[in-house]
This record gives sequence, structure tokens and C-alpha cells, in this order.
Amino acid sequence: MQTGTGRLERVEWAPLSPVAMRGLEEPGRRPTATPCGCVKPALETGNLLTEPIGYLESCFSAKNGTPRQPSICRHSRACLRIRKSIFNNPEHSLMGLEEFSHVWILFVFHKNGHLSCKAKVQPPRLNGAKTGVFSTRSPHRPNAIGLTLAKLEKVEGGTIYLSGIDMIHGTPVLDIKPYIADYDSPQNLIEPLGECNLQNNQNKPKIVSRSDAKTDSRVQQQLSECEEPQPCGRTKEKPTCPEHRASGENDTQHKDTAKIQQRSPKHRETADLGLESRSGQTLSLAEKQMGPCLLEKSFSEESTDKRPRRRKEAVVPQGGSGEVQPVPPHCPPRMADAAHHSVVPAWVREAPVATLQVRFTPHAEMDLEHLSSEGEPDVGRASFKYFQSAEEARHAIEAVLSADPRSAYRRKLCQDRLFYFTVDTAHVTCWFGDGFAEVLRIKPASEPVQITDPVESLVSLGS
Ligand SMILES: C[S@@+](CC[C@H](N)C(=O)[O-])C[C@H]1O[C@@H](n2cnc3c(N)ncnc32)[C@H](O)[C@@H]1O
Repeated sequence: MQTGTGRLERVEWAPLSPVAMRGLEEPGRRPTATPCGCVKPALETGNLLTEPIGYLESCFSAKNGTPRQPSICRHSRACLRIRKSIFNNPEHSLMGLEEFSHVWILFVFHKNGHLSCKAKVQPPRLNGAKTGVFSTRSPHRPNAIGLTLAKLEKVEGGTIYLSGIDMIHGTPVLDIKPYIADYDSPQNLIEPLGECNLQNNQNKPKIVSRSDAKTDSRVQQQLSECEEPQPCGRTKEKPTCPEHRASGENDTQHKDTAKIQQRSPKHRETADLGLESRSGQTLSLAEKQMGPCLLEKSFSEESTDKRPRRRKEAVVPQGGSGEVQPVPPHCPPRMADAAHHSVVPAWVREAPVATLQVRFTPHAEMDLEHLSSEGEPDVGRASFKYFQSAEEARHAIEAVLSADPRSAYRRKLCQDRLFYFTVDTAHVTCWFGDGFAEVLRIKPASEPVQITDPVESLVSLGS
């Protein structure tokens, strides 16, 4: 059962439930029932009794108005304190994480309201049409687990600070994993060594299909930053603000980790490829061997060979219509990145509505000014918890609204209705017209945001 705390308890994870077991034909692996009749959770059958590692404090207090994906609003902020019930020394579990610029957050959609989910859902971008739940990022899925790639702003003791998030306040978080482009992005897939015939020196350039000019912005950024050939294991962006560095304690950890990581990128790859990487000599051999093999295999290539043709894909060729381009041999992986991207169905990028223009009425402008100056006027600090300035608050409101946060239903049937949402301490009232959203009022959010875990709030209001 999924409870308000986000804990997925054993009864809902019973492996004999139709959802959990349909199609799984391993009768010998079914778990035994306890004398009381409960089904024993068993890792081997995939029955996981989860325990949130923490509860998110987020600038979004409710689902309404929360961005549908983290990329929509880069000023959206949150923090997560690892619970002491998980690790006695939570800070130990975060050691080294500050070396990464982005993290995956796995969480429970604890405010779904009910556990039922349908095989076909209506994602907003399909404007009422249906598609299979597993081809969407819908919160309503058999296991209500969400996955968000967030920017890691800083690590402080046992707490991480994030931006670019799409989760609401109180979201139970199950796990954090570092984002490693080399593993997590198809642009960076590394050919298994076996596929390169080293002995015969037949390292022919891989044929890759170019696709999709509209790459994920992070990837675009990586690509644009990659003017010089770079070692491919390193994806760290420098933190934007120096004050966002970890505390002194973490600096020590940082150095330790840095020592390990200084030699890590190539070592990591050679290790992954099963090559000895301890001695420089072996490493350079491995490097020599790997050079041409590091060309990536694109999904497009795979799809051409093995999969039935997709209906309609957002394959926007760069400099040609899906032509097949050889990637030059000896091209460092980052450079090869530029040659091809991942493929998604067109509807993912073809929003049913254009990006909306956002405007503020003079009244709303005054409200924003007023709200900003309510905090600590002497030090010029706004009364926001998460935003660092009124300007950031304005950008966040614009970002949320320009992506049109309304459901397809509301967009079609409730066109002249007011729309409300809360972000940080601002309660925003607006309405939507043809191609625009207009902010009418911005008031202080009256309700203090409730958090699920009985811990002190990490972000203090005003002071
Ligand atoms: C479409 S989901 C995508 C989440 C994640 N990026 C993913 O792909 O799994 C994002 C939406 O889930 C909703 N949401 C966020 N946190 C939630 C929570 N804890 N429980 C239920 N719904 C939540 C919000 O309405 C938000 O707009």
C-alpha cells in the first residue's frame, strides 16, 4: 500500500497481485506467506519494502503549477536531508557527490491519490489522445515511482540542495544517483570492446544516423562547451556560485574524492571494459585500444536494423534528412557526440499549444514588488524561501506559465477560468488567453507548507 509517507508497504507489493506478477513465469521464485498471511517481501522476486531516504523540501507546495519536467523551470529549488534512520552519519553517504553537477532523484508520487493506473494514459502533449503508460512520464503508473534529473547546487553535511526540479513539497525520495553522461546518455554509449576487432585492426568507423537537432539542453550545453577534445569520463560543470561550495568538512572529503577522481575517468572506462587499469602502461595500451572503439552506437542505428519503423519520430536531421554519416575514426567521444542524438516520438516535442507569452498586470507587478520587500528590507533580501531575488521569482512564474501548466481538459473546457498555483511563498492567480497567460495577482501563500517527515524545516522563512 502506498501511504501518505510514501512508504510502499508489503501488501501492495504482494507478488501475487495481478499487476506485479502478470507475465512473470518463475513459479519457483514466489515468496512464501508468513503465518499471519502477509506475503513476505523478497528482493529476489522484486518485492521491495522501501524506506524513503528523506522527504523533499520543495518550492512547489502542490501539484497544480508544478512543472511537468525539471527542465522547465531552472530556478525551482528544493533540498533533501538524508534521514538519520537510514544512516547514522548521513553525510558519509553523500561523500563525493559534490563532484557531480547533476543527480537522478528517484521518488514516490505520494500524492497520486489512488494507486490505480491505466495501461493507456493521456499525456498533456497528446491533447486528449491516449498512449501506453510506459511511453510517457505520467505519475500514474503501476509503481508510482518518479525519476527526475536535477541540478546539484551544493552538498552540505547530510543535505543536498537542488534546482531544476518537478517534485512537490514532502515528496518521499527513495534514492539519489549521480548523472554520468557516459552511462546515462545514448550520445555517450561506448561500444563493448568485443565489437571492435582490435587484432585485425578493423576499427572501421561506425555508421551512425544523425537525428534530432533539438537535443536536451544539457546535452546541447555539453556539446557547445566541447570545443576541445576532452576525456570522456568527466561531465562536471563548475558550480555557478562559489558560495555554493560545500562546507569545510566537505572540502576535506572533496579533496579525498578529487584525488580518486583525478585518475578516474579513463580508469573507470577501462575498468568497465574489464581491462587492468592500475599501471600507466596498461592504461595507455587500453587507451590506444579504446580510442577508435569509443565511437558510440546510436539508437537510430539500432532502430533501423532491428525495430519496426516508428510511426513518426522527432528526427530532425542536421544537414540532411536522416542520411547515414560515418563518424571519423579517432574522434574523441565528445566530438562524436555532436554527430547524433537520441530519438523520441514527435509528440514529445510537438506541444499541442505553443509556448505562451507571459505578462504581468500592473497590479501583479506591484504585488511582486511588495512580496519581495516584505522580508529583510535592510539587507535587500526578499521574503522568499527558495528564490534568491524577485527577479528569480518572476522568471520561475514565467517559466511555469509559458509551458502552459493546465491539463488538456482545463485548456479546452475551462478557458476563461482563473488558474491558481503556489510557488515558494507566492500564491499566483492568472488567466489564459489566446497564446498568453496573464498574471493578475501575487499574494503571500497563506498556508504554511506541511512536510511529511517530522524534521525541522531546512529552509527558514525570511531569516
Ligand atoms: C509528469 S511528472 C514527471 C516526474 C519525473 N520527472 C518523471 O518523469 O518521473 C511531474 C508531475 O508530477 C506531479 N508530482 C510531483 N511530485 C509529486 C508527488 N510527490 N506526488 C504526486 N504527483 C507529483 C506534478 O504535478 C508534476 O507536474
